[in-house]
Amino acid sequence: MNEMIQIVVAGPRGRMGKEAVKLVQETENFKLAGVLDRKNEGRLLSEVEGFSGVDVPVFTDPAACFQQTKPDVLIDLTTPEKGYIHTKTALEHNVRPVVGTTGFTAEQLDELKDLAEQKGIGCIIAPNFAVGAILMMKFSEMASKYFKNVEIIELHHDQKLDAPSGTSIKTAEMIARQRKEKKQGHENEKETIQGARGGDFEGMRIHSVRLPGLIAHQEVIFGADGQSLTIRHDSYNRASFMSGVKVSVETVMGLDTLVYGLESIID
Ligand SMILES: NC(=O)C1=CN([C@@H]2O[C@H](COP(=O)(O)OP(=O)(O)OC[C@H]3O[C@@H](n4cnc5c(N)ncnc54)[C@H](O)[C@@H]3O)[C@@H](O)[C@H]2O)C=CC1
Ligand SMILES: O=C(O)C1=N[C@H](C(=O)O)C[C@H](O)C1
Repeated sequence: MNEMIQIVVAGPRGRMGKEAVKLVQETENFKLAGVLDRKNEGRLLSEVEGFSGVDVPVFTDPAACFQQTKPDVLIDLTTPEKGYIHTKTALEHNVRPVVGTTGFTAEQLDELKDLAEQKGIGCIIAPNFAVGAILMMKFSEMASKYFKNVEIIELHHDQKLDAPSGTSIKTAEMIARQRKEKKQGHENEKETIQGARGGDFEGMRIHSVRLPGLIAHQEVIFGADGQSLTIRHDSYNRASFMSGVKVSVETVMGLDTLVYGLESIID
């Protein structure tokens, strides 16, 4: 029989956190040890609306949570600011983080990578857990060997805190592995409205759309003389991310370093 993996979910009342609690509850060898919430300290999650029967303690302080519940894995689905603190505190307590939270800076990612290495424990930070989105990034990296002009349009619901999305940054980073820095558009182009050409990543432009009704969508548009290639992925619900969360929890148990992005894991 497989060993039980004890898990803490941070952000259980959020759009993604709710799905993660459900995933843990429904997976045979996963066990919910506790949750990290912004409020409800000292209560049981079952006392919170929408979680009847989920009798695990709620904590607001990550150190206290990890000391008392001694989990194997933290799943973090919170905010850029808190997610970073939770991840760092988890590593300090030898808890393996699986982080979906986006919006960390490059410096924070480097610091967490160093800490994971120093502690010799696994950590997965995945800007996108949906298998289709990972394929979109991989296909984009492949296409960029042949197409050097590319613009990324990411579209999300209007409650999203970070822009551009973690997925679009990761996509641009993967494309940049195959493409020398190149300023796109006319050399004399001028924005008459600031931001019209989007964010600049090594000359690639990233455009962020925020609208109610959307969930998570991205188009990577490559252009060349007389042709274009569009690679698009759509998540229509948050359940689309959960198979990636499950694989990440299982995989992180066998890692001794930080992995950023699931592209190497799904190989
Ligand atoms: N990697 C992936 O595949 C995906 C990542 N995300 C990312 O996951 C994060 C959460 O997204 P959503 O669920 O849509 O946001 P949300 O706003 O619905 O949920 C965030 C939750 O974090 C909680 N929170 C805030 N401060 C906290 C604290 N100090 N301790 C514990 N919980 C705290 C809030 O109460 C809220 O319930 C975002 O960074 C988003 O970009 C979202 C979808 C997919
Ligand atoms: O906030 C979201 O919703 C999402 N965030 C992630 C990102 O920033 O890329 C992943 C997915 O796009 C949904």
